[in-house]
Amino acid sequence: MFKELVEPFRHPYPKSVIQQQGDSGRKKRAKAKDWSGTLGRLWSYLAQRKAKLTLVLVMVVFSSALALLGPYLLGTAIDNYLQGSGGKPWAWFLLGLGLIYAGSSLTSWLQNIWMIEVAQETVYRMRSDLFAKLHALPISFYSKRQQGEIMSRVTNDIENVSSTLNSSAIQIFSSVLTLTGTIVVMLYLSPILTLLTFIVVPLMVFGMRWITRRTGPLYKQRQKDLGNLNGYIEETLSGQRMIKAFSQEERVLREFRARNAAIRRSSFWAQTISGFIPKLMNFLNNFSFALVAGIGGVLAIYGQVTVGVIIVFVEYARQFTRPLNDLANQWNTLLSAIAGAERVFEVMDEDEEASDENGVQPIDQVTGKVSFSHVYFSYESNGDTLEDISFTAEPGEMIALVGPTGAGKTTLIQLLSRFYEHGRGTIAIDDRDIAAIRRDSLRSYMAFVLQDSFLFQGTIRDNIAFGRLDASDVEIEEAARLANAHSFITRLPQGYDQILGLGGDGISQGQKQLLAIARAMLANPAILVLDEATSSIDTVTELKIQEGLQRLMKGRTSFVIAHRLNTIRQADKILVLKEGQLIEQGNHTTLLEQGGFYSELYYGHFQEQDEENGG
Ligand SMILES: Nc1ncnc2c1ncn2[C@@H]1O[C@H](COP(=O)(O)OP(=O)(O)OP(=O)(O)O)[C@@H](O)[C@H]1O
Repeated sequence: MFKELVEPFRHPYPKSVIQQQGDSGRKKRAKAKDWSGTLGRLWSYLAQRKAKLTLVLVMVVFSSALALLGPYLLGTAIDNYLQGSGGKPWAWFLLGLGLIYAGSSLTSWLQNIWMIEVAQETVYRMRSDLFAKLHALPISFYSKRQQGEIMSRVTNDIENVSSTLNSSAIQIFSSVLTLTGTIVVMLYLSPILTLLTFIVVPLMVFGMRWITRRTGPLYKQRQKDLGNLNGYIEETLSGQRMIKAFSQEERVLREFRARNAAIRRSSFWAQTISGFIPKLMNFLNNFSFALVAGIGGVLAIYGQVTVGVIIVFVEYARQFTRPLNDLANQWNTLLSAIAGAERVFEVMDEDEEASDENGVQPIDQVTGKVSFSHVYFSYESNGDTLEDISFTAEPGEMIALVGPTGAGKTTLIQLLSRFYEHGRGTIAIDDRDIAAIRRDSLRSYMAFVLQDSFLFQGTIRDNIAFGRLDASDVEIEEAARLANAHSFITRLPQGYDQILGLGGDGISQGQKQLLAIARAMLANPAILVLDEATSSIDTVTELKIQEGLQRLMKGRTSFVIAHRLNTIRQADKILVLKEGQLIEQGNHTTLLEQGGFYSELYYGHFQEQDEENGG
């Protein structure tokens, strides 16, 4: 039925957000097929805080330079001491070293807190853009995906980007800088010892590449598995009642275990293989350490280098491999964050609802005339779901849509509200082609009362006010009275301030429908779409609903997906759909006289209802 329809009474989010997104959404962006592309797009977010980022980079340069200076000073001090320069300079060296290490701590602290600010700002923007994008996407996007999987992109994937930006990104930059600086000073002090230190580098690079080539896809797989699991959890939590009702707990648990195991597998391999990196680095590190100490000692005996230089090299050898180690470690985190960012950008690259540009105007006044002229539509490329539909609904008329399941009743309504764009033919409201009317303007003249109208977590008052956000309390109450909802609301302990659980938990099915009617009443639309309830509701509530609906429909053009003969009989026009075609149209009497499909339906199905109702 209408499961996937979101009632588009008004934008529930500030226009500015939608507007912003609309503007940026129009810019053509490259698809994030490759990591460098993804990094480039991440950079476009980071670059919005250029000044802070520059400060961070300056601090990184300082702290890297100070990290280089420390060992150098130590080596010089040792050489001076061995040459017997006396005790006094030691105090100065100690003071100098103290200042250097204190400066190094201060600069890295500053670099950290500023980077956190930049990172948080970046993910704040990404999250906002993604959320706005999610609300600019067409209904078809949601019908193809699990909600939890989409949620996972907004939460997990963005969180991944956030934590990486917080720590890894700067660490990588700092490592590259320290590495370069170390190499330059090492070459300056002793090219031979530098060469010795370098012997392990090809092994490190080769080892790292071998490992990261394997971990990259594994991290990507892990993010995907995580999304799958989240999607499943979300689905099973919201479908709790159905699962219990059909005793499907075992099957759900089995499926969950399978998805959970998939994450365990991908995480296990990703972490096991990447966990090998520090071990390999450590081994190579110690190896280079031994080489420098051993061969350096021999060189010192022959007077080629001083003891101070060996000490500097031993320190640098550590300092040299540490950033390499860090790089290897952070690289994995970075890979996982890029995988996350890629999934976020994937959604951002989805096609939005076709843009409202090119002469599309809002509409001022709507009397409610609706006409379809030779309209065709198909969801996929395999055949038409609706074929050559033509009819006219005059303002204030009640149109009943009837036909077997899958005939296309819901689809027809979805085209009218432009949840989907039709193919050939013209749909017009007040003789204006809806393709030339701005979508939000068009939808503001329509309201929906669905079988399972969505109620948000919040007060009853807010849920009714969703029909018109600027409505006063008096107007809300008035709408509730007309909808026959007032009396049940006032019987609730908190009345209009009663908080409803997610999806309207806490009130009955019938009461939810009364609230949906009140909400539509408040929206005061010219065109109304009703999906008549098929589930049975107690007679008293049913009568209240019918009465509320009668009031709501008065003076508005109403499209009712009708299941009750009473409703169908009252209709000014009945549209009989079968396999996507409008095979008959007219009122109850004329259609019965025709003796076609409608009369078959009537005598085969509806007549029983008629007799039950004493008709
Ligand atoms: N999102 C979708 N993607 C692809 N096909 C769809 C989609 N929604 C509906 N269909 C198909 O389009 C056809 C018409 O569906 P529609 O929901 O309009 O029928 P309906 O008359 O409202 O049925 P019911 O009375 O059961 O709600 C069906 O064959 C259905 O399978």
